Formats: sequence, structure tokens, C-alpha cells
Amino acid sequence: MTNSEQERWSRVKGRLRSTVGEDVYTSWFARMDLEAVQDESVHLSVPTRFLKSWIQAHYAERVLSCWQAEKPEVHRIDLSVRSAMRCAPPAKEAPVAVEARRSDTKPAADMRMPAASPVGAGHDALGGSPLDPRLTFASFVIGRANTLAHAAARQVADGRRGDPVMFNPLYIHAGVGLGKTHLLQAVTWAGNAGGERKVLYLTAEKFMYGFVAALKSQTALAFKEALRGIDVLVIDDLQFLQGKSTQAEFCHTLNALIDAGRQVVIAADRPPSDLESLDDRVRSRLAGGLVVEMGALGEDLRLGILKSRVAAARAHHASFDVPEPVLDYLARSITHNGRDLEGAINRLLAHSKLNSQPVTLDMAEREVRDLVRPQEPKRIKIEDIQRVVARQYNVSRSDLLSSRRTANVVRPRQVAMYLAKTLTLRSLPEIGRRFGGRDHTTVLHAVRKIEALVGKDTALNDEVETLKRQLQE
Ligand SMILES: Nc1ncnc2c1ncn2[C@@H]1O[C@H](COP(=O)(O)OP(=O)(O)OP(=O)(O)O)[C@@H](O)[C@H]1O
Repeated sequence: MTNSEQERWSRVKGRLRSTVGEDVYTSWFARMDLEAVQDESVHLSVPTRFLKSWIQAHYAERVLSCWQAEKPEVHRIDLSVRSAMRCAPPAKEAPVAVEARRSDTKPAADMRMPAASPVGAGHDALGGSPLDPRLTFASFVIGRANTLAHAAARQVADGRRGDPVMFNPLYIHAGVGLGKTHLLQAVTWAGNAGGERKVLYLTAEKFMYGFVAALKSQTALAFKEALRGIDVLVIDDLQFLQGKSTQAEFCHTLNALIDAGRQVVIAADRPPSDLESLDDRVRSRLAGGLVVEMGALGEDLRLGILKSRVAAARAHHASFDVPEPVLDYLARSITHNGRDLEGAINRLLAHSKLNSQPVTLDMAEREVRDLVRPQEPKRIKIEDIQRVVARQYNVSRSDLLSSRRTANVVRPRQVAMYLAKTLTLRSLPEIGRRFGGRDHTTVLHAVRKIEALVGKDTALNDEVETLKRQLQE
């Protein structure tokens, strides 16, 4: 793919983001990749069938019009599902990329990372989602961003039947490609290894399909019983759980398992409080265990992941070698997520095998150019705003959320609401809800008040600018 196509794709994503809003964009489009642009059609891919059908049903027109705004001759968008396994992307100029990466086509085995076929981990009967044999604790690299999440996951995996459950549910959240699925599958592999406990790994999507299919075939009771008969339930990508009855079922399952002392492990791309489509009861149950965030991958961690990927590749391609300076370059420049790091190593492997050439810095720079992305603006959360404002004005966060109306609390609260409106995409009612259940008119009043004041009060204007800078750092 050429650089100009990549740049156009970034602009299309920017348009899409501003059309649908940050939240919708993150939920549905963050993992959409551009595969190819051919004449009038654009080929895009997403990782799951569910995402594909959802985008087609709800956003097809909008995706097309964002493309047309950048390239008017585009008349068609083809959306495909990338392989469920974490396969090497094909060499990027391959024109058949879309076809080659469909889940129903066979990967070109010898160009890929160590062979990996979906495995059911002994829980096929319960319809668990496929597991990738490479996603284990042994291949999980630990660093500052994930030490706590790793320790908690390890503790869950090493537990024995009848042991008291320490954190329930264990809820891990992180941005796209930061290792949630890896950690959850590692728990499943390790937990099932002893044969004593049944650990079931399900994506939220699979949970929905399983439940809907069971309802249709009138075996919902058996489905529920089967779920409640396991020792550890691991649910990935919870942000995709949709539908009232599925959520109600999920809530019952969660309660039943937790009450019976069984462990539940969950991953999502945001904290429980931000899962807005979920029922309040589910949210509070989720927040009641241990909630751990995995942060962005630091440079050391990125280097560790690259090294472990190279070592894994060398097990099958002994002559493959990536010199230290190239690894350092990749770790410094590919900053966004683990998936891009994996993609970079796969490309170097494919390139050096196909051309029988050693990996050099020059080659690496050319091959991974499109993975080196400019830093995206930080996504600011309402909790961060409340924390930073409370610290600045020397009040507590609960003061901001309380109904107190003393001057030393009212002004900081108004500033925080103003920042929430200007720095996030949350609606007025949502902001009101997050500030102790206030009405949207109260938020509107606060926003207008601060807007008017910063125009004439220089001291306040400086304070607000400092707060903005702190939040955007
Ligand atoms: N700490 C780590 N150690 C080793 N590999 C990692 C680590 N973190 C991420 N990766 C690798 O990065 C890739 C993406 O990770 P993973 O799929 O687990 O991300 P995710 O957080 O589940 O993303 P998504 O939100 O898209 O589901 C995988 O190949 C994974 O093995």
C-alpha cells in the first residue's frame, strides 16, 4: 500500500471519527484496517464476523460517504473478516490481500509465525471460543504497564478448586492491542492445564450467539446450566455485549457464578463505568471486584515483545535474524500496540524469506513505514478531569460529585463540567450523570458560565488552560 493511500485512509478515519463520535468510533472502527484500494472499490477488514455485520447494518453508508469525501470515484466498500487466528499479514503489496486474509482461506503456512490452529482447550462441548496456542504466560512479556494485571491473572490461573476466590470478578481493561486477549487466553490455557478445573474462554460475541442460538433451539436452560457448571468463566471484549435479554442473562450468570464462589475474569477496552450500554446493576457488579488497567506499552516492553516474537519465529525459520539496531528502531518507532509489533516482525520474516535477504535497517524502515503512526491525541476521561480539578482546587473528588453548594466547591465543579464538555465527546446528560446524577440543564449552566468567565477573567482563563495542558500531557 502506498504512503498516499495510507494518508488518505488516516483522513477517512478522521472523518469517520468526527461523524460518529469518539465512543462509537472506538467501539466499532478502531480495529478496522485498510486492505486495498482498487479502482472504484475499497477493501476493508475487521477482526470478527460480528463487527462486520454490525458495521454493514449500521454504518455502511457513512463509511462510504467518508471515503467519497476523500476520493469521489469510490463507489463500493468491501468488508471482510480477518483470520480469527493471529496470522502474519501477507507482504503488504500483495494485491490479493483481501482474499488471502479471509478466515475461510488457508494461510501460506511457511511464511507465518509458528503454526497455530484453533484449539478448544477441552471445553468444546460448552462452545468455548477458539484459543491461540501461542497466547500463553510463557510468551507474555511483563513490564510496568501490565505487572499488576499479569500478577492477578497468574493468581487466578494458579488457583485450585475450593480455594477462596480473591478478586471476583477480575476486570482488566486496556486500549486496542495492548495484550488483554493474550492475558485472558493465557489464564485459560494455564487454568485448564492441571485438568482439575474447567476454564471457559468466551468472547462476548460468542456468549451472545450461544445464548441466542440456545433460545432459538429451546435449549437455553441447558446453556445456562452448562455455563454455571464451570470453575472459571473468562469473557473477552465485553464492550460488544449488546441486547437487553443477553445482558440480563449475562448478569444472572455473573451473579450465579460469583455467588457460588466461582471465578469470573473479564476484559474490555474501557472501565466498567464507561460501558454505557450496560445496565447499572451489571456495571456495579463488575466494578465490585478488582479492576485493573493495562497501560500503553512502554519502549522496554515493546522491545521485549519484539524479541519474543523473533525467538518464536526462529523456532520455525532458524536462519531468520533481526539485528539489535533494527529491533531498537522498531521498538522506538512502532508505539501504538502489540499487533503492529507482531505485524512488523511478520513482514520482515516474509520479506527476508521471499527475497533470501538478511534483515537490515534500510529494509525495516521501508517495510514498516505505514506502521509508524503519528501520536494520536490522548483520550481524556471524565474521571481524569475530576481528579485533576480536585487536586488543583484542593477539594476532594466526592466534593465535586456531592450536592454541596459552598463557593469553594461550586466553582471547581463548574470548571470540571466545562472541561468535560469541551475535552470529551460526552453528552450533557451523561456528564450530569457522572457528576453525582445532576440534570443536563445544570451542566449547561456551568458550561455557559465558565465560557463567559474565561473571556474576561484572565486568572481563571490561565487556570483552565493549565488544567487542559495537564490533561492533554
Ligand atoms: N505483554 C505482552 N507480551 C507479549 N505479547 C503481547 C503483549 N501485549 C500484547 N502482545 C501481543 O500484541 C498483540 C495484540 O494483543 P491482544 O490481541 O492480546 O490485544 P487486545 O488488548 O486483546 O486487543 P483488542 O482490544 O483489539 O482485542 C498480540 O499478538 C499479543 O500477543
